[in-house]
Amino acid sequence: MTESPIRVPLVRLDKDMPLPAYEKHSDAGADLRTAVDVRIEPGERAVVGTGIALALPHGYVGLVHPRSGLAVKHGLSVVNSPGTIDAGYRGEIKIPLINTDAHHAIDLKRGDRVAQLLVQRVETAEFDVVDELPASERGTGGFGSTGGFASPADEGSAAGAAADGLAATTAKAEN
Ligand SMILES: O=c1ccn([C@H]2C[C@H](O)[C@@H](COP(=O)(O)OP(=O)(O)OP(=O)(O)O)O2)c(=O)[nH]1
Ligand SMILES: [Mg+2]
Repeated sequence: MTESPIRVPLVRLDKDMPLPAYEKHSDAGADLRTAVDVRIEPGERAVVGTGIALALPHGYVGLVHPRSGLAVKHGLSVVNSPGTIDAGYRGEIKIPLINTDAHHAIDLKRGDRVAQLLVQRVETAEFDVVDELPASERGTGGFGSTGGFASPADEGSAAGAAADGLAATTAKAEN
């Protein structure tokens, strides 16, 4: 990395837990560890503590992403991926995990690296109410409007009907 890292105050709520760390010099994410042993049954969720609290600088956000290896090998993911750690949050960082595997439980041990934290600059917006939005190439098209996705197994599904309805949405104020 060319820029020097930002300094982020960190409190060890659980003194024996290793600190979040970047495994390789230019990794985007610092791995987060579960502070507890937990078994997550197929399709079930578990919120695990990390034993750390941060004070991210104003203008930054922490994003809790899954780790791809655990996702591919075991189906472990983050329910709210990516989790949002607000700059003003001073509580313990917790990770809502989910076992997406249909058949096998996942056993996690205290100290296992279960997710990763990305620290990024973030903009905030002021929302200006207008009657009509400026025209754009995309317009109101979304949710597959450009094609390129597989047909639903069941063409008459509720999801398919909902997607069809999206084409009718408009960006004009109604009054
Ligand atoms: O994966 C996560 C997501 C959130 N948080 C903490 C930090 C974050 O700043 C706070 C609130 O998160 P979020 O805004 O996503 O949740 P909410 O449901 O909107 O709660 P709130 O009403 O407190 O904002 O919870 C975590 O520890 N881990
Ligand atoms: Mg919130």
